[in-house]
Amino acid sequence: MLEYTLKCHQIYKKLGDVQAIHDVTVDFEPNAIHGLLGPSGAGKTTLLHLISGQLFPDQGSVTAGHYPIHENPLIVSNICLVKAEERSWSQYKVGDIMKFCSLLYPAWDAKLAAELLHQFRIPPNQRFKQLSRGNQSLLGIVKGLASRSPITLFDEPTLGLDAEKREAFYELLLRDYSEHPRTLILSTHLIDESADLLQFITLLQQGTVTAHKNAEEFADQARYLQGSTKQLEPFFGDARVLNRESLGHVTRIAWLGSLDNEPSLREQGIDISPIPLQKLFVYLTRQEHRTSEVNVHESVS
Ligand SMILES: Nc1ncnc2c1ncn2[C@@H]1O[C@H](COP(=O)(O)OP(=O)(O)OP(=O)(O)O)[C@@H](O)[C@H]1O
Repeated sequence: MLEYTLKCHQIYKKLGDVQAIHDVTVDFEPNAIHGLLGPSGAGKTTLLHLISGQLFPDQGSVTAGHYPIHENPLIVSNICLVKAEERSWSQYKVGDIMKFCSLLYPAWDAKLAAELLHQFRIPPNQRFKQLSRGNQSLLGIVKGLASRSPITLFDEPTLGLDAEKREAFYELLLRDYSEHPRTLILSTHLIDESADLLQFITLLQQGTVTAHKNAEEFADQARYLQGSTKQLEPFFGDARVLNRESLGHVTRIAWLGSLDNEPSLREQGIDISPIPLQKLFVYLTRQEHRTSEVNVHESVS
C-alpha cells in the first residue's frame, strides 16, 4: 500500500461570489482516520473536492507524497471521493457503476464490492436513481471501501441511513481499515456516533481550518465543571467559559483550557467531567458569534 502524506498548502477557492476556501494549510497524517468537522456551509465539500482533484484551487497546492495532485493523474487515481450525492450515476445500473469503478481505481477489490452489495441487498440490475436515498449512500460506501484507495474521502457517507445501517458502516470501516490501513477522511454532522472512529479532527469554519489535532487532544481542550451556582460564580464572565447552564442552584459551565487548581476544585465538591464531542463542537463553532458570555440557560442533565 502506497503511503501518501496529504498536504494542503495555502489553498483558496472561490465559488461564484463565495470565498468557499480561504487560506487552508493542513497536513493529514497518513494511514489515519480523520474527521472533517464544520458547520453547514463551512466548506467541507469544497475542500474534499479540492483534495480529490475534482476542483482546482485558485491559489495554493494540494500534494500527496510531495506530488502536486492537480498535475498528476496517477496520484488522482489513488484518491477516491465518495460524494454525498453521486448525480452522474443517476441513469446507470448498479452493476455498471461497479464495473466503471473497477476501471477507475487501481486497487479495486471486486470480491469485496460483490460481498457488500449482497450484504446490503442492493440488486446489481437496479438503476441508481431507483435506489432509496439510504441505498444510494450505501452504494457510495461500497465504492469507498472496495476502491481500497490509499486516500479515501467520505462526504456525509451516512445520509439517509437508519441507525442500524450507520452502525454497520462504522463497523465495516473500522474492520477494513484495520486490515488495510489507509488515509480516510470523513466529513460528518453525526459527530458523537462517529467519535470513536476518529483519530484526528480537523475543524473548518468559514472556509478556514481553525483546529487540527489528534482526537484526544481535541477532546481534552475543554471540560465541564458542575457545582452550586455560588461556587462557580468566580468563573462567570471569563472568556474561557464556552457555555453556562443553570437549573435551580446548580450550574454547569463548559471551560476551555487547562485548570491549574483541579484537585482543589474537586475537593470543594465541583464535578469535573469530559464534554461529549458533539457538544464541544457546538460550543467551539458558536464562539465566532460570541461577543460576551452566553446567557443560554438549558436544563442541567
Ligand atoms: N456552486 C456554488 N456556487 C456558489 N457558492 C457555492 C457553490 N457551492 C457551494 N457554495 C457555497 O460555498 C460555501 C461552502 O459550501 P460547501 O458545500 O463546501 O460547505 P459544507 O461545509 O460542505 O456544507 P454542508 O455541511 O451544508 O454540506 C457555502 O457558503 C456554499 O453556499
